[in-house]
Amino acid sequence: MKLLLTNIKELLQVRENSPLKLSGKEMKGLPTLKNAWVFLNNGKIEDYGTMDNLKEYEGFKPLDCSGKMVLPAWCDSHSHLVYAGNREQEFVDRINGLTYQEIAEKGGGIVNSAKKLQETSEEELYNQSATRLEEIMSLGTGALEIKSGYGLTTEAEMKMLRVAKKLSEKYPITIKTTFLGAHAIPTEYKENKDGYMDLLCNEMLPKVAEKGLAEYVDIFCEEGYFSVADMERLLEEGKKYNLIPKVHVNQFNSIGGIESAVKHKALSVDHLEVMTDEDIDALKNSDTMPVALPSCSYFLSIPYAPGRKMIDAGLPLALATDYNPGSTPSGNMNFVVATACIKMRLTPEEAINAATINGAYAMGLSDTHGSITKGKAANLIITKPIPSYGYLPYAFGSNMIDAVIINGKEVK
Ligand SMILES: N=CN[C@@H](CCC(=O)O)C(=O)O
Ligand SMILES: [Zn+2]
Repeated sequence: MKLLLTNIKELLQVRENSPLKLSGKEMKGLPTLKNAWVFLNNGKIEDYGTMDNLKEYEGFKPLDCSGKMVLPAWCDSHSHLVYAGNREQEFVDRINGLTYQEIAEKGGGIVNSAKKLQETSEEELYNQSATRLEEIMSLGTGALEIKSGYGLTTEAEMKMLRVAKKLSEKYPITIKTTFLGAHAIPTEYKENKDGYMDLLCNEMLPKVAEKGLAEYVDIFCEEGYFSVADMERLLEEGKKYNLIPKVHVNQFNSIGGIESAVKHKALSVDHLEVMTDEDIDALKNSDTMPVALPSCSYFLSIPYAPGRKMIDAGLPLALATDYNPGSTPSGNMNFVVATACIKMRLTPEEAINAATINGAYAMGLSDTHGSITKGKAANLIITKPIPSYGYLPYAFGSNMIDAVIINGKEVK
């Protein structure tokens, strides 16, 4: 399939030689071409330029983009999109005064979702997840990470990962999978966390790895969940199976998880709502991408990751949704980008960089995704006619997306 997009008002994130990630001041730059065209062939970006240098092609479908912006599809590097049912009762409980932690202590939260998921057939889980995936693709997401972590038994964790794999086979979107068996301590192990750690290390990890169901390993390193020592044990064990760490840290407390994750060469550290100066220092000069999840802060009314401070300290930053039934029942990257500008004081350029090339880095995809670069995946968002790209986060409640192309296929 060949597509030729012409008369593009502004083509965003154009990088002849794409960097793997952008840090600090680099994030302020968003290279663009005005009055541009892009030619897509066989699922890839073949070429692009300005209209005064339009090349001659044959056998393509033309798409006139007059007045419209074109940018790389969003790269959402942190999601829990495969889950069963919802948790709207806990949403109401929080409105009535309970905290997220109090709900978890009463048997709600992650273990509540795990119970639902264990009782749901693989087919039904696939159908529910596919509906969510179709929605987020139409909202411009072209690459996605999906975690397990609502199974909490070997079989249910593997069921989640099989569903994620099947989604990646059935849909054009690129999906990366992460094993998050260490998401919460299951009720039957409440008094025996070490027993659950043994199960994770001795049974779950080897089976997930044997079936090739995950590339990354994650753990919720937080008071009341898993300690830094637990994390170190799991990551060491994961290393034996070439599982790369991407971890949940510093959501409610700073307990040393970042420093340890960096030592273990984590690809990303995610959440970061509570950051000390030492945490920021630990990330400097590392290859670990800090990932902020502003929709989670919005939904739980907790602090936002100090994105402004991190970028000003010279760090890179990625933005992701955290799409899940408990803390973020939304997979809308447009809202994430807008909220990062509004609440974290990122400029539109920084937010777009964080949600494209840096998001791609946080799932090991920045050589193929996240920028308009020859040879990269033909993953594009075509906006409605808008005055400037800053209008995207400015018009935060409106859907400004006209069309979405993923791996060369028009999905909206
Ligand atoms: N914080 C840990 N895990 C998820 C939420 C899980 C849930 O509440 O179901 C998150 O990233 O926000
Ligand atoms: Zn998460």
